[in-house]
Amino acid sequence: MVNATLTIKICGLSTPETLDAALSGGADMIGFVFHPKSPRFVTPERAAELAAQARGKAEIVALIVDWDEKRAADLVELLKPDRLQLHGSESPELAAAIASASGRPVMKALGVATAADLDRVPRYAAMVDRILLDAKPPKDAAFPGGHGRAFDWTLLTGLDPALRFMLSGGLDPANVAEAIRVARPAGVDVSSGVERAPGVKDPARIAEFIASARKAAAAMQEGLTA
Ligand SMILES: O=C(O)c1ccccc1N[C@@H]1O[C@H](COP(=O)(O)O)[C@@H](O)[C@H]1O
Repeated sequence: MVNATLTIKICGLSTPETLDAALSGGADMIGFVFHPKSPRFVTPERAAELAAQARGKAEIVALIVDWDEKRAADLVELLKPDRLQLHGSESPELAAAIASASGRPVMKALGVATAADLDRVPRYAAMVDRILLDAKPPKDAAFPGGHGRAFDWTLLTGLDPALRFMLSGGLDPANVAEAIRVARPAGVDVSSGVERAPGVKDPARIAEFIASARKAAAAMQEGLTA
């Protein structure tokens, strides 16, 4: 399910129509948000209904914020996601404990604003399956991601190529190609950039985002092999 060249995740889906747009566009991962303050929040029961549409076609990712192992394991029992995305201030040890208790690989999101924010990447990378590098939320934000803010992608150019990180934060159909060219991520993740209003996904923008990202990844691949 996960593309060898570039993994594309569409996050914050909450309707069958927009989930279908992500799946038919060829998304590798689809995300459900379980943070109640987010405009993309879905209940575990609603997510389980939607997940039936995606199972076997794309990885199902459950996005949680500062949950403990027990709560994460309970969600996994109900939803049976393929992966958990931890988007709070979970320590490397808690992230590893959640992976172990839930039996699911963990993608840990880390906020980036300056080069110093990358110092903690190796500690997390040693404990989880994937790292997601995202913009930091605004200071007074009610929820810690999904604000459509980008950060300086050139900060990532010195990262170990073996890290195979995912990139998010303010990506959209118009800038994703440039983000891929500059940061060379193994995957991209988008929420606000494929919406017409907070929490309202736009099927056409989802299709456009996936097509732009695939085209940019193919061009990069061609450049590497030419
Ligand atoms: O999307 C949300 O509402 C959300 C809520 C709480 C934590 C993370 C959230 N989304 C994640 O944030 C990044 C960036 O999103 P955007 O494209 O800038 O809107 C992405 O990884 C989402 O999965």
